[in-house]
Amino acid sequence: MASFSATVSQLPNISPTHTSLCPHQYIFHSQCRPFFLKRRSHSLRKGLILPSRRESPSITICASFTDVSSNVSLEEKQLPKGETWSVHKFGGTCVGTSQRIKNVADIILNDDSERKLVVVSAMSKVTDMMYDLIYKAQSRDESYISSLDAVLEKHSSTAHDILDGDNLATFLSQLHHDISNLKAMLRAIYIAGHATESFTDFVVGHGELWSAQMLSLVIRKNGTDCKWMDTRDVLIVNPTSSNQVDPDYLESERRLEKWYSLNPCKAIIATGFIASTPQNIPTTLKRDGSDFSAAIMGALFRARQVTIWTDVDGVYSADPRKVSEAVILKTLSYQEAWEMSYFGANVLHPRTIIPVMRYGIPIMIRNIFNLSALGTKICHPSVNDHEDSQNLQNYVKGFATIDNLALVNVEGTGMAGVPGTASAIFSAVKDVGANVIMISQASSEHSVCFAVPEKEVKAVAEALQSRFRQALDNGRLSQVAVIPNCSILAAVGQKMASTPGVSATLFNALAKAGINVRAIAQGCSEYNITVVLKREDCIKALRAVHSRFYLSRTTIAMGIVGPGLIGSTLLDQLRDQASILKEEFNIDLRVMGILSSKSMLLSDAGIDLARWRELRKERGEAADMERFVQHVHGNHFIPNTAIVDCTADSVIAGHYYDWLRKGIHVVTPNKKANSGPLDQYLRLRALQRQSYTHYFYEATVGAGLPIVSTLRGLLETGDRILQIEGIFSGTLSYIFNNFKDGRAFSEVVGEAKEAGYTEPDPRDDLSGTDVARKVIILARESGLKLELSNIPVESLVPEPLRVCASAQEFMQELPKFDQEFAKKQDDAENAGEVLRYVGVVDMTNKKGVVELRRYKKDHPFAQLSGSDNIIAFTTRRYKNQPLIVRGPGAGAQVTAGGIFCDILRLASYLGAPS
Ligand SMILES: NC(=O)C1=CN([C@@H]2O[C@H](COP(=O)(O)OP(=O)(O)OC[C@H]3O[C@@H](n4cnc5c(N)ncnc54)[C@H](OP(=O)(O)O)[C@@H]3O)[C@@H](O)[C@H]2O)C=CC1
Ligand SMILES: N[C@@H](CC=O)C(=O)O
Ligand code: NA
Repeated sequence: MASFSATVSQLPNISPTHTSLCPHQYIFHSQCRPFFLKRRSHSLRKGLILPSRRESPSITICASFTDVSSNVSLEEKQLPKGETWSVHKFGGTCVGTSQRIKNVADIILNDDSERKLVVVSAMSKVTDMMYDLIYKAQSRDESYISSLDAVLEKHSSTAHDILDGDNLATFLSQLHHDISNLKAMLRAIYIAGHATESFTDFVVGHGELWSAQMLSLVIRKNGTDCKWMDTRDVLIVNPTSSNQVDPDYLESERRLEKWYSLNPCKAIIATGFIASTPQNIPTTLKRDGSDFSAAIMGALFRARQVTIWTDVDGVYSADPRKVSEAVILKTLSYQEAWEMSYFGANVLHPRTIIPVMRYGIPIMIRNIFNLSALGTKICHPSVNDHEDSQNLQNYVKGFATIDNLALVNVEGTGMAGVPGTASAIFSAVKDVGANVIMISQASSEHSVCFAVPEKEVKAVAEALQSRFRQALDNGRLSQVAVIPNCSILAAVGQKMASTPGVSATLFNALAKAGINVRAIAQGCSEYNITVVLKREDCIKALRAVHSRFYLSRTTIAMGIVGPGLIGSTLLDQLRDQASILKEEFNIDLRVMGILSSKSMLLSDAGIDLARWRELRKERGEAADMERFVQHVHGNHFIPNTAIVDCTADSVIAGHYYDWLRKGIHVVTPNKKANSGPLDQYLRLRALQRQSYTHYFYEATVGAGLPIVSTLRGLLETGDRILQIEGIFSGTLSYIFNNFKDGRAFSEVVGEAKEAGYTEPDPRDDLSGTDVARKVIILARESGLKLELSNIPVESLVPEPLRVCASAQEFMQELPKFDQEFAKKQDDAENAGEVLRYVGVVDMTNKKGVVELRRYKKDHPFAQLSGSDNIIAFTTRRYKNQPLIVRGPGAGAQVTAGGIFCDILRLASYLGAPS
């Protein structure tokens, strides 16, 4: 290894007199670039190989360990470009400790590309430490000295861990040399009480210089032909007005070729973040500068690929802190990546994409802490992407949000057709230095609305009020309104372009989650659709749209009211099916609360259904309907809420209207709402029809049998119902199917109750009220406007037992009437007939009836067994032979199964795959 040094000049004595006279001049002319470069070009002319400017200018130019091979052929010295190069970039956390630097070295050594260029940041926290040195020195805070010692210690101890022998000695000598120069520079700043921008950039860039040197020494130790590069010698950038820089590719390429001719090698470890101006003044690439360095280097080398190593598995479809089901995207187009970045996704700074996009160089985002994760590839969209273009997620790649925004709405009739209005608005905004994040104007031109960061909106509003004072005073403009507390939600996807239905799906999902959209913007490129929402709705909206586009599960927050026979069977069915629903059907049903008449159990993340009974006992609290609803629905992290009413209570049914109005979906086997007062029923159905909120009640008729859905299907497809006749009561079906062979009526009723067929009070079955309710439900569904009282009902409850105080008392008294029932049964039997309790909806005569009838033993109604219901639909299409639905129409399992079906139907309406 060759090394040399040449003392050029000594650091001049710094005195307050010097600096107070002209500190700025002092810094540049006595210490910095021009002086240094002059010497360098002089040396170059003499054919000396110069070190990079890792060393402090003006003191000692000291070549480091950079090897100068005298036997390198001319061909080798020419910069090979293209596929042979792969570029890697490792951020501060990747090189944050000695072990991590070794891991980085392993990754580089395992990359079998012919040539590699590696861009490294400073060790984590070092850049902040360096800025702190400057801050302290210019604040005349002596502790900059001890802080600088800490910087020295951090690098020195890391070097001791990973280097040894000559490598360690070389690095340490360079480090101490740099530190002593920095000490002198900081002293100058301390005295001047000021640091210029370029001086600051020069100081902070040392973190990258040291990490690049250490890494290159570790790699060289493993026998790889490796050089380190101070990118300030190569990367030339022009500052722009907006605190950004534009690379000068031509000049950088020229310098790169020169650098390579002097440093031919297979692996280059380059400093990230730092560069020079065309005047050779040190500068930085600003925020996320190292990513940008890697992208520019990738472009200069026309590399095969640029890999950005970070601490996440790739680019997520949405912020995983907000959407736990967010997925890693395998690919993103360049345009999608920059749209996602703009809208706050932690992808890459948009400017990082531009250099590589020009040459179609793919960028890989990989996790250094999880090498098994394949990461995200950002590239031109491939032809293969069209293969599975059927899936919605191929149209919308991801969602991003920006919070803390305010909308400004400039409105007035005097704007339409007046050229220059928009220009005047936005020049006023520019004058206060506010950043416009999104603009929307409808073609009526009566208003322009735009989003700005909340912290800038006051100044913007004042500027507009003042700029348009006259127009506001004379009414040409009606208002400059500020809508605070807004967020932006953006859907990003290149293939949304020209694909009908994507925006419809997006807005549909938002509507279903009850989210109000305040403003919309979509450019002609169609790469993103931006909506402005209330900030408090943002996460809920993000989850709703994310799940709608199949990126994650359809999650429904559920509240179960009435954990009685049916409710508890439903909870057990949900428990048993939960994991299959999640894994196979992407549906996540979370029971957030269970409410009975006296107690309730609430959970923030979802009740563990394996233990819901114990948990109710252990953690149950006093029932409070308002708190229950607020808890289940107030969860802004779950976009959809459903309340399942498993009571038979009309008070609970009275809440449906309010729940639906709040955007809470309702599922129920409770017949009270649909068979209650007609005006309330009509009001409820009207609300449900005009909203995006669903109300499902299949289990109210025939339990799990498809009765309501069959009727709807007939009606919606244009059939006309003539008559619906059937045995609608599982209880009464069971009773009359088994009330034979001399058995007592009361005994069979007891069996029906035991089997779970009856209503909580069996008198509701025997009185015919339950059947009458079902008849009313079907009659109303078919379009008849009937009240329950319009249905003549033959009650089977013996007159004296109608006043019994409880169901229990009724059951005790019933045997007294067994004889009476036995007689009716014998009469029918003697006539070769059976007794059947039926309900009829007569559409021709617009009426309904519920009564005990006798049927011949060969009639289909006589063929039933168990709790079978049988319902015959006679319609215009099914006139000669009615459409018959038959099967068990009562019982805990089939009823809970019917409710469960409705819940899944709801999930499918909300976007789950169907
Ligand atoms: N059995 C069947 O085959 C079929 C039943 N259905 C319907 O299913 C529903 C439930 O029936 P089932 O399970 O047998 O009835 P249960 O009596 O077994 O259960 C009713 C539940 O509702 C709760 N409840 C009652 N009032 C309130 C209230 N105001 N607030 C909160 N909770 C309340 C009760 O709580 P608590 O115990 O604390 O009072 C109980 O947990 C009924 O509407 C029924 O018509 C529909 C089709 C078939
Ligand atoms: N008690 C009812 C249950 C279903 O609604 C019946 O017996 O049919
Ligand atoms: Na049903």
